[in-house]
Amino acid sequence: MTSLQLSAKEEMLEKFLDAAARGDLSQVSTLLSNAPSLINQTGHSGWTALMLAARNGHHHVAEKLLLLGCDKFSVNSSSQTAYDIATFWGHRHIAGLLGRAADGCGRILPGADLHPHENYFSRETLDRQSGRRTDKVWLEAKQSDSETVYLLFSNLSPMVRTQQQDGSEAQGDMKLCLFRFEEVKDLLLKPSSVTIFLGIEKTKSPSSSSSSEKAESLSEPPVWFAINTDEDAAALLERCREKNCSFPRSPNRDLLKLSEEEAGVVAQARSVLAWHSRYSFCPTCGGATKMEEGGYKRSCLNSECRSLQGVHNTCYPRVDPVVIMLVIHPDGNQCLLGRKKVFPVGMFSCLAGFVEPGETLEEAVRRETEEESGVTVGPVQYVSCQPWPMPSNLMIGCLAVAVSTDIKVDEKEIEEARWFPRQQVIDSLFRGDRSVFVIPPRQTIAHQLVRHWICMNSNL
Ligand SMILES: NC(=O)C1=CN([C@@H]2O[C@H](COP(=O)(O)OP(=O)(O)OC[C@H]3O[C@@H](n4cnc5c(N)ncnc54)[C@H](O)[C@@H]3O)[C@@H](O)[C@H]2O)C=CC1
Ligand SMILES: [Mg+2]
Ligand SMILES: [Mg+2]
Ligand SMILES: [Mg+2]
Ligand SMILES: [Zn+2]
Repeated sequence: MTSLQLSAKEEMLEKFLDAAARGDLSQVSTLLSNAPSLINQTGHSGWTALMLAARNGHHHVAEKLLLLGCDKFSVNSSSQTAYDIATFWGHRHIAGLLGRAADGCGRILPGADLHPHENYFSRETLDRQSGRRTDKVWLEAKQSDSETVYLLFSNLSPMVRTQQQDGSEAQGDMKLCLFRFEEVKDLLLKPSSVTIFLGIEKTKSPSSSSSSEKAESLSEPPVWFAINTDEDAAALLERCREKNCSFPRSPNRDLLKLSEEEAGVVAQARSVLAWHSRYSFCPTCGGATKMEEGGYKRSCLNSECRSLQGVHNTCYPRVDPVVIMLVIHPDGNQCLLGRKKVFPVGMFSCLAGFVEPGETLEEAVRRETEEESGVTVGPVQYVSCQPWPMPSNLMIGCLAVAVSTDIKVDEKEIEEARWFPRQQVIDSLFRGDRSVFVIPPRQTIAHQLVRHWICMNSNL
């Protein structure tokens, strides 16, 4: 492609985005009929036409873009969807349009917020195909298929390559190293390796399908597996043809640099691999176990073991539910955030805690808030959840309303907890002001809960 062609394309994109921002429906429609691929493209700001229409309150443009199948879930560099933007700027009619489920679910679940909140670690790019896990013949054939994709984990860290050499922390700076069967087949045979089936790549919805595309879609998309091995890490890195590869040492920080798609795959793979590394022996009798069902089951080898009678939850990968809550002051204008000693300087986050056996989510929110801050909580509302693969938590995000306001922290866990006025939260969240406090990164559900609260009531 010549630079002239490139600049003509760029010019058309600028025109298209500008038309969406101005609400010029006829120009948006004309440009799209000439170049349908413009629909999901972003300009220098990382904003799509839908985001610009949402920002400026152009309902008719947003409606047209949705009708033509644009992706309403894409996010800008601040992780905002068009829905977030419409909500933040107070364009409720557009937020309503974007939040509406296409199949009329709104009638069946009136009052429910049907806009799916997407958190980091939660994008599903693979179809897990759980039915295939018991098909040993299919799994074995797929393991040696030349199209199959392998992720390589050492000590539960995936091999990644870093794009930037300046130690940048930005999301997308890290990419997973992908391997083929030929490059890892020796590892598959090692008794100490654990190989799990992750799923099949999801096919993109066939909007414009030419006959060649149709033929292509008939063959099955690539299957993904993940291997955890205790082979020497330096030797493993030599297998990769890419430069700047490593196994990140600090998952809590480093795994936040992946793209949304790759983070979703890592959340699944790391949690299951961590379960295998922690549950090598049968929790019921202490006997040896064997892996089954593509890595989604471990069965006891002791034929007398009680875990073989009926269904035992010890045989399946575990998930630990954690409630995480943004507690709102009874005046509606302050929220409760706390800090642990281990947090980076100045950082305050939502309170959180493991759900205990025999406890509802609402009770866990009330108990953990009261234990950690001394504040009593009344109503609790679920917002969204986030898999947190360190090693296998499910963070259940809630808003809660306080009915008492005096703070008395549990010093064993929390160093300090405070009520933060809405304006201070806005300054930290949107203006990057670190003078009062630092909010956790946007990949955390804590950040998203705070953002949700601010956007919920804003009419700026
Ligand atoms: N994604 C996010 O935005 C955030 C994630 N988190 C995660 O939530 C998790 C729980 O939060 P905490 O305040 O630490 O919980 P917490 O307030 O319940 O206290 C943790 C203590 O609970 C006990 N405990 C009970 N059940 C446990 C289990 N299944 N696994 C481990 N320890 C258990 C342990 O003694 C542990 O030290 C942490 O692992 C943290 O990584 C916490 C805050 C923000
Ligand atoms: Mg806690
Ligand atoms: Mg607890
Ligand atoms: Mg606690
Ligand atoms: Zn057993």
